[in-house]
Amino acid sequence: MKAIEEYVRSIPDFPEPGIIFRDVTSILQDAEGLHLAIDLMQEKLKDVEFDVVVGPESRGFIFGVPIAYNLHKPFIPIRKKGKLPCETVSVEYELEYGTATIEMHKDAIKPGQRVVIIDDLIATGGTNEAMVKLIEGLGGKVVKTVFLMELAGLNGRDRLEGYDVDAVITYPGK
Ligand SMILES: O=P(O)(O)OC[C@H]1O[C@H](OP(=O)(O)OP(=O)(O)O)[C@H](O)[C@@H]1O
Ligand SMILES: Nc1ncnc2[nH]cnc12
Repeated sequence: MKAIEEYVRSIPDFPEPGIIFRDVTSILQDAEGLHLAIDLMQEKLKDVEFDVVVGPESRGFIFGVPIAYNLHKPFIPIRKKGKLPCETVSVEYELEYGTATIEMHKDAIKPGQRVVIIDDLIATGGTNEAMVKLIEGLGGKVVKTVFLMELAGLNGRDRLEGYDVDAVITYPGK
């Protein structure tokens, strides 16, 4: 059996010079790779009590939905600005260059609900920090975040101090 790391394709200088892009499509296009990724992420939740899974557009959807489905929990999408049709809460956050805005439906999370965040990768941690703001703004409690990959050299965890953050694969650099 191949290790999960072997399914990740790494592309130097994409989308810009100096970035090593950790591609999940090479995992998804292999049936064994897809199973392994979902199983290993789900394993991180085996002792966690929670009510809902939240995942960000778009790669958070890919991994969040099967985990929510397997564990019989609802899935709440966080989307990029302007995509959700009902009343939303939104937060602007910093990208490596410029800013972005993400949104969630206002009625998606009820006060007191225990939330697990699922995403493919943590780089600077900006996306995760923004998601935590949205969830907590609605009264939810973020009990754990599970990533498939962590770029430890970017110190994204520093922005998530006090939160339970876990990753299946840790790359030491950026
Ligand atoms: O830790 P950060 O520095 O915030 O970066 C990590 C985020 O960036 C990527 O998503 P992206 O916004 O590129 O959107 P995509 O999933 O639609 O490609 C990735 O899927 C994470 O959500
Ligand atoms: N190095 C990287 N590879 C894949 N997705 C990313 N999102 C932010 N940084 C990334």
